[in-house]
Amino acid sequence: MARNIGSHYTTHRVLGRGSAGTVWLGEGPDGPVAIKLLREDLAADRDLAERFAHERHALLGLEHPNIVAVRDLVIAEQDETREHQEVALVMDLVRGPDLRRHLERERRLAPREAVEIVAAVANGLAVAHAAGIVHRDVKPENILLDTPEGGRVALLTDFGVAKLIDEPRHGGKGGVVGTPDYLAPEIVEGLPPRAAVDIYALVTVLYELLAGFTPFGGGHPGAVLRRQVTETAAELPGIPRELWELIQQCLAKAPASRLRAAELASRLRELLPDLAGLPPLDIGDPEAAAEPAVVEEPVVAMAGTGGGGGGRAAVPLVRGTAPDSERETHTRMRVPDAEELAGGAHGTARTIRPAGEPRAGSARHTASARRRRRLTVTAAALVCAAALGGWLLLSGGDSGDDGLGEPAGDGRLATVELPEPA
Ligand SMILES: Nc1ncnc2c1ncn2[C@@H]1O[C@H](COP(=O)(O)OP(=O)(O)OP(=O)(O)O)[C@@H](O)[C@H]1O
Repeated sequence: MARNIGSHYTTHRVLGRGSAGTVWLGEGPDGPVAIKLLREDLAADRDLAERFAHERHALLGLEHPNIVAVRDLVIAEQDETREHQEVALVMDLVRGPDLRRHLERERRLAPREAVEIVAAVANGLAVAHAAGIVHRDVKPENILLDTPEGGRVALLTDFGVAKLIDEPRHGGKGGVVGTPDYLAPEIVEGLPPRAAVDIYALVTVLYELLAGFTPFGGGHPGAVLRRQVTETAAELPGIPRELWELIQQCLAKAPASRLRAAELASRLRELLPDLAGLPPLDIGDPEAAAEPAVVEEPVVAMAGTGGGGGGRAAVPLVRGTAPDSERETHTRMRVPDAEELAGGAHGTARTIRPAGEPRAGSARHTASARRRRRLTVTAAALVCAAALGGWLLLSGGDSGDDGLGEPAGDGRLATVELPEPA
Protein backbone atom coordinates (compact mmCIF):
# COMPACT_ATOMS: atom_id res chain seq x y z
CA MET A 1 0.00 0.00 0.00
CA ALA A 2 1.28 3.44 -0.89
CA ARG A 3 2.40 5.51 2.07
CA ASN A 4 3.10 9.24 2.27
CA ILE A 5 6.50 10.47 3.34
CA GLY A 6 6.29 14.14 4.25
CA SER A 7 4.02 16.06 1.92
CA HIS A 8 5.81 15.40 -1.38
CA TYR A 9 6.66 11.72 -1.54
CA THR A 10 4.97 8.33 -1.62
CA THR A 11 6.55 4.91 -1.17
CA HIS A 12 5.38 1.95 -3.26
CA ARG A 13 7.53 -1.13 -2.81
CA VAL A 14 10.73 -2.23 -1.10
CA LEU A 15 13.89 -2.14 -3.20
CA GLY A 16 16.27 -3.35 -0.54
CA ARG A 17 17.08 -3.30 3.13
CA GLY A 18 20.23 -2.44 5.04
CA SER A 19 21.16 -2.18 8.68
CA ALA A 20 19.99 1.44 8.90
CA GLY A 21 16.63 1.06 7.25
CA THR A 22 14.67 0.19 4.16
CA VAL A 23 15.04 1.58 0.65
CA TRP A 24 11.73 2.04 -1.18
CA LEU A 25 10.76 2.72 -4.72
CA GLY A 26 8.85 5.97 -4.41
CA GLU A 27 7.30 8.81 -6.28
CA GLY A 28 8.05 12.51 -5.91
CA PRO A 29 7.01 15.70 -7.68
CA ASP A 30 9.57 15.01 -10.44
CA GLY A 31 8.94 11.30 -10.93
CA PRO A 32 10.25 8.02 -9.50
CA VAL A 33 12.81 8.17 -6.69
CA ALA A 34 14.47 5.85 -4.19
CA ILE A 35 13.58 6.65 -0.58
CA LYS A 36 15.76 5.42 2.25
CA LEU A 37 13.58 5.36 5.34
CA LEU A 38 15.60 5.07 8.52
CA ARG A 39 14.73 2.32 10.97
CA GLU A 40 12.09 3.39 13.50
CA ASP A 41 14.42 3.36 16.47
CA LEU A 42 16.97 5.48 14.64
CA ALA A 43 14.36 7.92 13.38
CA ALA A 44 12.99 8.26 16.93
CA ASP A 45 16.38 9.49 18.08
CA ARG A 46 16.00 13.28 18.07
CA ASP A 47 19.77 13.84 18.20
CA LEU A 48 20.23 11.72 15.13
CA ALA A 49 17.51 13.57 13.23
CA GLU A 50 19.20 16.82 14.20
CA ARG A 51 22.53 15.58 12.90
CA PHE A 52 20.91 14.71 9.58
CA ALA A 53 19.28 18.13 9.44
CA HIS A 54 22.59 19.76 10.30
CA GLU A 55 24.37 17.92 7.49
CA ARG A 56 21.58 18.50 5.00
CA HIS A 57 23.75 20.76 2.91
CA ALA A 58 26.64 18.26 2.70
CA LEU A 59 24.29 15.35 1.99
CA LEU A 60 22.46 17.17 -0.78
CA GLY A 61 25.49 18.95 -2.21
CA LEU A 62 27.31 16.05 -3.84
CA GLU A 63 26.61 15.92 -7.56
CA HIS A 64 28.59 13.63 -9.87
CA PRO A 65 27.70 11.02 -12.49
CA ASN A 66 29.27 8.33 -10.27
CA ILE A 67 27.54 9.35 -7.05
CA VAL A 68 23.91 8.60 -6.23
CA ALA A 69 22.50 12.09 -5.66
CA VAL A 70 20.49 12.77 -2.52
CA ARG A 71 17.63 15.03 -3.64
CA ASP A 72 15.86 15.70 -0.40
CA LEU A 73 15.91 15.02 3.30
CA VAL A 74 12.54 14.55 4.97
CA ILE A 75 12.18 14.74 8.72
CA ALA A 76 8.48 14.51 9.48
CA GLU A 77 6.26 13.81 12.44
CA GLN A 78 4.43 10.58 11.71
CA ASP A 79 1.27 11.22 13.69
CA GLU A 80 -0.60 13.94 15.56
CA THR A 81 0.82 12.91 18.93
CA ARG A 82 4.23 13.88 17.50
CA GLU A 83 5.65 10.82 19.22
CA HIS A 84 6.93 9.19 16.07
CA GLN A 85 8.98 10.79 13.40
CA GLU A 86 10.29 9.67 10.07
CA VAL A 87 13.70 10.41 8.65
CA ALA A 88 13.98 9.74 4.92
CA LEU A 89 16.66 10.39 2.33
CA VAL A 90 15.23 10.86 -1.13
CA MET A 91 17.70 9.70 -3.77
CA ASP A 92 17.91 9.28 -7.50
CA LEU A 93 16.53 5.90 -8.46
CA VAL A 94 19.15 3.45 -9.73
CA ARG A 95 17.69 0.72 -11.95
CA GLY A 96 20.40 -1.92 -11.79
CA PRO A 97 21.65 -4.23 -9.01
CA ASP A 98 24.25 -3.39 -6.42
CA LEU A 99 27.77 -4.66 -7.00
CA ARG A 100 27.45 -7.33 -4.31
CA ARG A 101 24.59 -8.97 -6.17
CA HIS A 102 26.44 -8.68 -9.48
CA LEU A 103 29.56 -10.27 -7.99
CA GLU A 104 27.57 -13.06 -6.41
CA ARG A 105 26.13 -13.85 -9.79
CA GLU A 106 29.43 -13.67 -11.65
CA ARG A 107 31.67 -14.98 -8.87
CA ARG A 108 34.67 -13.12 -10.39
CA LEU A 109 34.81 -10.31 -12.91
CA ALA A 110 37.09 -10.02 -15.91
CA PRO A 111 39.92 -7.57 -15.14
CA ARG A 112 38.65 -4.97 -17.61
CA GLU A 113 35.14 -4.94 -16.15
CA ALA A 114 36.46 -4.79 -12.58
CA VAL A 115 38.85 -1.96 -13.40
CA GLU A 116 36.18 0.02 -15.27
CA ILE A 117 33.81 -0.14 -12.30
CA VAL A 118 36.46 0.82 -9.79
CA ALA A 119 37.81 3.66 -11.95
CA ALA A 120 34.30 5.10 -12.17
CA VAL A 121 33.81 4.95 -8.42
CA ALA A 122 37.26 6.53 -7.92
CA ASN A 123 36.05 9.44 -10.07
CA GLY A 124 33.10 9.94 -7.74
CA LEU A 125 35.34 9.69 -4.69
CA ALA A 126 37.69 12.34 -6.11
CA VAL A 127 34.84 14.85 -6.16
CA ALA A 128 33.71 13.95 -2.65
CA HIS A 129 37.24 14.14 -1.29
CA ALA A 130 37.74 17.52 -2.94
CA ALA A 131 34.63 18.65 -1.05
CA GLY A 132 36.15 17.37 2.21
CA ILE A 133 33.83 14.39 2.48
CA VAL A 134 35.12 10.91 3.27
CA HIS A 135 32.68 8.07 2.56
CA ARG A 136 33.99 5.65 5.21
CA ASP A 137 31.95 2.65 4.14
CA VAL A 138 32.99 1.86 0.57
CA LYS A 139 32.01 -1.74 -0.21
CA PRO A 140 30.18 -3.60 -2.99
CA GLU A 141 26.80 -3.10 -1.26
CA ASN A 142 27.23 0.66 -1.61
CA ILE A 143 28.10 0.60 -5.30
CA LEU A 144 25.03 0.53 -7.54
CA LEU A 145 25.07 -0.34 -11.22
CA ASP A 146 22.76 1.78 -13.32
CA THR A 147 21.88 0.74 -16.86
CA PRO A 148 20.96 3.84 -18.85
CA GLU A 149 20.18 3.05 -22.51
CA GLY A 150 21.96 -0.27 -22.56
CA GLY A 151 25.16 1.12 -21.04
CA ARG A 152 26.32 0.72 -17.47
CA VAL A 153 27.36 3.27 -14.86
CA ALA A 154 28.72 2.51 -11.41
CA LEU A 155 27.54 4.86 -8.67
CA LEU A 156 28.60 5.17 -5.07
CA THR A 157 25.80 5.63 -2.56
CA ASP A 158 25.38 6.22 1.18
CA PHE A 159 27.81 9.14 1.53
CA GLY A 160 28.14 10.21 5.12
CA VAL A 161 25.12 8.20 6.25
CA ALA A 162 26.99 5.51 8.16
CA LYS A 163 28.95 8.07 10.04
CA LEU A 164 25.96 10.18 10.99
CA ILE A 165 24.16 7.14 12.32
CA ASP A 166 27.15 5.84 14.16
CA GLU A 167 28.02 8.99 16.02
CA PRO A 168 27.62 8.74 19.76
CA ARG A 169 24.54 10.40 21.18
CA HIS A 170 26.39 12.64 23.50
CA GLY A 171 29.71 13.16 21.76
CA GLY A 172 32.92 11.95 23.29
CA LYS A 173 34.86 8.84 22.46
CA GLY A 174 33.46 6.26 20.14
CA GLY A 175 34.70 3.17 18.39
CA VAL A 176 35.52 2.30 14.85
CA VAL A 177 32.97 2.65 12.09
CA GLY A 178 33.17 0.46 9.05
CA THR A 179 32.99 -3.01 7.61
CA PRO A 180 35.98 -5.11 8.76
CA ASP A 181 36.92 -6.49 5.33
CA TYR A 182 37.31 -2.98 3.94
CA LEU A 183 38.66 -1.20 7.00
CA ALA A 184 41.99 0.56 6.53
CA PRO A 185 44.70 -0.31 9.06
CA GLU A 186 45.00 3.25 10.32
CA ILE A 187 41.35 3.13 11.43
CA VAL A 188 42.02 -0.09 13.29
CA GLU A 189 44.90 1.69 14.97
CA GLY A 190 42.64 4.52 16.09
CA LEU A 191 43.73 7.26 13.70
CA PRO A 192 41.14 9.67 12.28
CA PRO A 193 39.76 8.53 8.93
CA ARG A 194 41.00 10.62 6.03
CA ALA A 195 40.43 10.23 2.32
CA ALA A 196 43.02 7.43 2.07
CA VAL A 197 40.68 5.08 3.95
CA ASP A 198 38.28 5.21 1.00
CA ILE A 199 41.11 4.38 -1.41
CA TYR A 200 42.05 1.38 0.71
CA ALA A 201 38.44 0.20 0.81
CA LEU A 202 37.89 0.76 -2.91
CA VAL A 203 41.00 -1.15 -3.90
CA THR A 204 39.94 -3.91 -1.52
CA VAL A 205 36.75 -4.02 -3.59
CA LEU A 206 38.87 -4.21 -6.77
CA TYR A 207 40.82 -7.14 -5.34
CA GLU A 208 37.54 -8.81 -4.41
CA LEU A 209 36.06 -8.33 -7.88
CA LEU A 210 39.13 -10.00 -9.40
CA ALA A 211 39.57 -12.75 -6.81
CA GLY A 212 36.06 -13.44 -5.51
CA PHE A 213 37.22 -12.77 -1.94
CA THR A 214 38.72 -9.88 -0.03
CA PRO A 215 42.44 -9.84 0.81
CA PHE A 216 42.04 -10.03 4.59
CA GLY A 217 38.51 -11.31 5.13
CA GLY A 218 37.25 -14.49 6.78
CA GLY A 219 36.47 -15.61 10.29
CA HIS A 220 35.94 -13.44 13.31
CA PRO A 221 35.91 -9.65 12.89
CA GLY A 222 38.79 -9.37 15.34
CA ALA A 223 40.90 -11.67 13.19
CA VAL A 224 40.03 -9.64 10.09
CA LEU A 225 41.10 -6.43 11.82
CA ARG A 226 44.35 -8.03 12.90
CA ARG A 227 45.12 -9.05 9.32
CA GLN A 228 44.36 -5.54 8.10
CA VAL A 229 47.18 -4.27 10.28
CA THR A 230 49.72 -7.07 10.07
CA GLU A 231 49.39 -8.99 6.80
CA THR A 232 50.16 -8.20 3.20
CA ALA A 233 47.73 -9.16 0.47
CA ALA A 234 48.60 -12.34 -1.41
CA GLU A 235 49.31 -11.75 -5.08
CA LEU A 236 46.62 -13.09 -7.36
CA PRO A 237 47.97 -15.66 -9.81
CA GLY A 238 47.81 -14.45 -13.38
CA ILE A 239 47.10 -10.80 -12.56
CA PRO A 240 48.75 -8.33 -14.96
CA ARG A 241 51.85 -6.87 -13.32
CA GLU A 242 50.91 -3.18 -13.54
CA LEU A 243 47.48 -3.82 -12.13
CA TRP A 244 48.95 -5.75 -9.24
CA GLU A 245 51.45 -2.97 -8.51
CA LEU A 246 48.63 -0.45 -8.39
CA ILE A 247 46.65 -2.64 -6.00
CA GLN A 248 49.67 -3.14 -3.77
CA GLN A 249 50.31 0.59 -3.63
CA CYS A 250 46.74 1.36 -2.62
CA LEU A 251 46.68 -1.39 0.00
CA ALA A 252 49.79 0.07 1.61
CA LYS A 253 49.56 0.17 5.39
CA ALA A 254 50.82 3.78 5.35
CA PRO A 255 47.97 6.01 4.13
CA ALA A 256 50.38 8.51 2.57
CA SER A 257 51.70 5.81 0.23
CA ARG A 258 48.31 5.27 -1.40
CA LEU A 259 47.23 7.07 -4.54
CA ARG A 260 44.66 9.82 -4.37
CA ALA A 261 41.28 9.13 -5.92
CA ALA A 262 41.75 11.16 -9.11
CA GLU A 263 45.12 9.58 -9.78
CA LEU A 264 43.80 6.11 -9.07
CA ALA A 265 40.99 6.69 -11.57
CA SER A 266 43.33 7.87 -14.30
CA ARG A 267 45.95 5.13 -13.70
CA LEU A 268 43.21 2.49 -13.84
CA ARG A 269 41.82 3.94 -17.06
CA GLU A 270 45.31 3.83 -18.61
CA LEU A 271 45.38 0.09 -17.98
CA LEU A 272 42.08 -0.59 -19.73
CA PRO A 273 43.35 -1.16 -23.30
CA ASP A 274 45.78 -3.86 -22.14
CA LEU A 275 43.08 -5.63 -20.15
CA ALA A 276 40.65 -5.96 -23.04
CA GLY A 277 39.71 -9.57 -23.72
CA LEU A 278 41.32 -11.03 -20.58
CA PRO A 279 39.06 -13.61 -18.91
CA PRO A 280 38.42 -13.62 -15.15
CA LEU A 281 41.46 -14.82 -13.19
CA ASP A 282 41.61 -18.58 -12.87
CA ILE A 283 42.15 -18.95 -9.15
CA GLY A 284 40.54 -20.76 -6.27
CA ASP A 285 39.36 -19.56 -2.92
CA PRO A 286 42.00 -18.96 -0.28
CA GLU A 287 42.67 -21.78 2.11
CA ALA A 288 42.70 -20.81 5.74
CA ALA A 289 44.34 -22.98 8.32
CA ALA A 290 41.67 -24.15 10.78
CA GLU A 291 39.61 -21.04 10.16
CA PRO A 292 37.04 -20.40 12.91
CA ALA A 293 33.75 -21.28 11.26
CA VAL A 294 30.99 -18.78 10.69
CA VAL A 295 28.09 -19.78 12.90
CA GLU A 296 24.77 -19.65 11.10
CA GLU A 297 22.56 -20.86 13.98
CA PRO A 298 20.38 -18.54 16.04
CA VAL A 299 22.10 -16.19 18.41
CA VAL A 300 22.70 -17.77 21.77
CA ALA A 301 24.15 -14.79 23.58
CA MET A 302 24.53 -11.23 22.54
CA ALA A 303 27.70 -9.28 22.78
CA GLY A 304 27.43 -6.85 25.62
CA THR A 305 24.90 -8.87 27.55
CA GLY A 306 27.46 -10.70 29.58
CA GLY A 307 26.81 -14.00 27.93
CA GLY A 308 29.49 -13.95 25.33
CA GLY A 309 32.35 -12.13 26.90
CA GLY A 310 34.55 -14.90 28.05
CA GLY A 311 33.75 -17.85 25.89
CA ARG A 312 32.14 -18.87 22.68
CA ALA A 313 28.95 -17.08 21.84
CA ALA A 314 27.35 -15.73 18.76
CA VAL A 315 27.24 -12.00 18.23
CA PRO A 316 24.87 -10.26 15.88
CA LEU A 317 26.71 -7.66 13.89
CA VAL A 318 23.82 -5.29 14.23
CA ARG A 319 22.60 -5.32 17.77
CA GLY A 320 19.03 -4.94 18.85
CA THR A 321 17.38 -4.94 15.46
CA ALA A 322 15.15 -7.56 14.00
CA PRO A 323 16.14 -8.94 10.61
CA ASP A 324 13.39 -7.72 8.33
CA SER A 325 14.74 -8.60 4.96
CA GLU A 326 14.80 -11.41 2.48
CA ARG A 327 18.35 -10.35 2.05
CA GLU A 328 20.56 -11.21 4.96
CA THR A 329 21.45 -8.18 7.04
CA HIS A 330 22.69 -9.91 10.13
CA THR A 331 25.75 -12.09 10.16
CA ARG A 332 26.44 -14.18 13.19
CA MET A 333 29.87 -15.20 14.19
CA ARG A 334 31.31 -17.32 16.92
CA VAL A 335 33.63 -15.48 19.27
CA PRO A 336 36.95 -17.28 18.96
CA ASP A 337 39.14 -17.85 21.94
CA ALA A 338 42.28 -15.88 22.64
CA GLU A 339 44.56 -18.38 20.91
CA GLU A 340 42.58 -18.24 17.69
CA LEU A 341 42.61 -14.49 17.66
CA ALA A 342 46.29 -14.37 18.34
CA GLY A 343 46.87 -16.57 15.29
CA GLY A 344 48.29 -19.43 17.31
CA ALA A 345 47.43 -23.07 16.95
CA HIS A 346 44.23 -22.16 15.15
CA GLY A 347 45.58 -19.18 13.30
CA THR A 348 44.10 -17.69 10.18
CA ALA A 349 47.01 -17.45 7.79
CA ARG A 350 45.76 -17.79 4.23
CA THR A 351 47.16 -19.15 1.04
CA ILE A 352 45.56 -18.78 -2.33
CA ARG A 353 44.71 -22.09 -3.92
CA PRO A 354 46.38 -22.66 -7.30
CA ALA A 355 44.02 -23.06 -10.23
CA GLY A 356 42.53 -26.49 -10.71
CA GLU A 357 42.68 -27.69 -7.12
CA PRO A 358 39.43 -28.49 -5.34
CA ARG A 359 37.77 -25.65 -3.54
CA ALA A 360 37.79 -25.27 0.18
CA GLY A 361 34.41 -25.93 1.72
CA SER A 362 34.72 -23.18 4.26
CA ALA A 363 31.44 -21.60 5.20
CA ARG A 364 32.99 -18.20 4.91
CA HIS A 365 33.12 -18.53 1.16
CA THR A 366 29.44 -19.06 0.75
CA ALA A 367 27.45 -16.25 -0.77
CA SER A 368 25.98 -15.28 2.58
CA ALA A 369 29.39 -15.25 4.20
CA ARG A 370 30.52 -12.81 1.54
CA ARG A 371 27.92 -10.29 2.57
CA ARG A 372 29.90 -7.78 4.49
CA ARG A 373 27.97 -6.00 7.16
CA ARG A 374 29.07 -3.30 9.44
CA LEU A 375 29.46 -4.63 12.90
CA THR A 376 28.99 -4.06 16.55
CA VAL A 377 31.25 -5.92 18.92
CA THR A 378 31.28 -5.07 22.57
CA ALA A 379 31.90 -7.97 24.93
CA ALA A 380 33.42 -9.86 22.05
CA ALA A 381 35.84 -7.02 21.61
CA LEU A 382 37.15 -7.50 25.10
CA VAL A 383 38.12 -11.00 24.09
CA CYS A 384 39.86 -9.52 21.05
CA ALA A 385 41.68 -6.99 23.16
CA ALA A 386 42.92 -9.60 25.55
CA ALA A 387 44.11 -11.74 22.69
CA LEU A 388 45.65 -9.09 20.53
CA GLY A 389 47.66 -7.43 23.22
CA GLY A 390 48.57 -3.80 22.98
CA TRP A 391 48.59 -3.24 19.23
CA LEU A 392 44.90 -3.33 18.52
CA LEU A 393 43.91 -0.41 20.65
CA LEU A 394 41.23 1.87 19.42
CA SER A 395 40.16 5.25 20.60
CA GLY A 396 38.42 6.83 17.62
CA GLY A 397 37.65 10.00 19.50
CA ASP A 398 39.88 12.32 17.56
CA SER A 399 38.41 14.57 15.04
CA GLY A 400 38.36 13.52 11.41
CA ASP A 401 38.38 16.34 8.91
CA ASP A 402 35.86 14.78 6.60
CA GLY A 403 33.39 17.61 6.66
CA LEU A 404 30.77 15.58 8.44
CA GLY A 405 31.84 15.89 12.05
CA GLU A 406 33.45 13.50 14.49
CA PRO A 407 34.26 9.90 13.69
CA ALA A 408 32.75 7.74 16.37
CA GLY A 409 30.22 5.06 17.28
CA ASP A 410 27.44 4.51 19.75
CA GLY A 411 27.38 0.75 19.74
CA ARG A 412 24.33 0.33 17.55
CA LEU A 413 26.01 -0.15 14.23
CA ALA A 414 29.36 -0.64 12.70
CA THR A 415 31.22 -0.20 15.88
CA VAL A 416 34.10 -2.12 17.28
CA GLU A 417 34.76 -0.89 20.76
CA LEU A 418 38.03 -1.84 22.31
CA PRO A 419 39.58 -0.42 25.44
CA GLU A 420 41.76 2.63 25.20
CA PRO A 421 45.51 2.32 25.44
CA ALA A 422 46.65 2.00 29.05
N1 LIG B 1 19.20 4.89 -5.00
C1 LIG B 1 18.84 3.59 -5.07
N2 LIG B 1 18.17 3.13 -6.14
C2 LIG B 1 17.81 1.83 -6.22
N3 LIG B 1 18.08 0.90 -5.27
C3 LIG B 1 18.73 1.31 -4.17
C4 LIG B 1 19.14 2.67 -4.00
N4 LIG B 1 19.79 2.77 -2.83
C5 LIG B 1 19.77 1.55 -2.29
N5 LIG B 1 19.14 0.67 -3.07
C6 LIG B 1 18.92 -0.77 -2.82
O1 LIG B 1 18.63 -0.96 -1.45
C7 LIG B 1 19.59 -1.85 -0.86
C8 LIG B 1 19.79 -1.46 0.59
O2 LIG B 1 20.52 -0.27 0.64
P1 LIG B 1 21.11 0.30 2.00
O3 LIG B 1 21.98 1.44 1.65
O4 LIG B 1 19.98 0.55 2.93
O5 LIG B 1 21.88 -0.94 2.63
P2 LIG B 1 23.34 -1.58 2.43
O6 LIG B 1 24.31 -0.53 1.99
O7 LIG B 1 23.17 -2.79 1.57
O8 LIG B 1 23.70 -2.07 3.88
P3 LIG B 1 24.16 -1.27 5.15
O9 LIG B 1 23.38 0.00 5.22
O10 LIG B 1 23.81 -2.22 6.23
O11 LIG B 1 25.62 -1.04 5.01
C9 LIG B 1 20.83 -1.71 -1.73
O12 LIG B 1 21.65 -2.83 -1.63
C10 LIG B 1 20.21 -1.55 -3.12
O13 LIG B 1 19.91 -2.82 -3.64
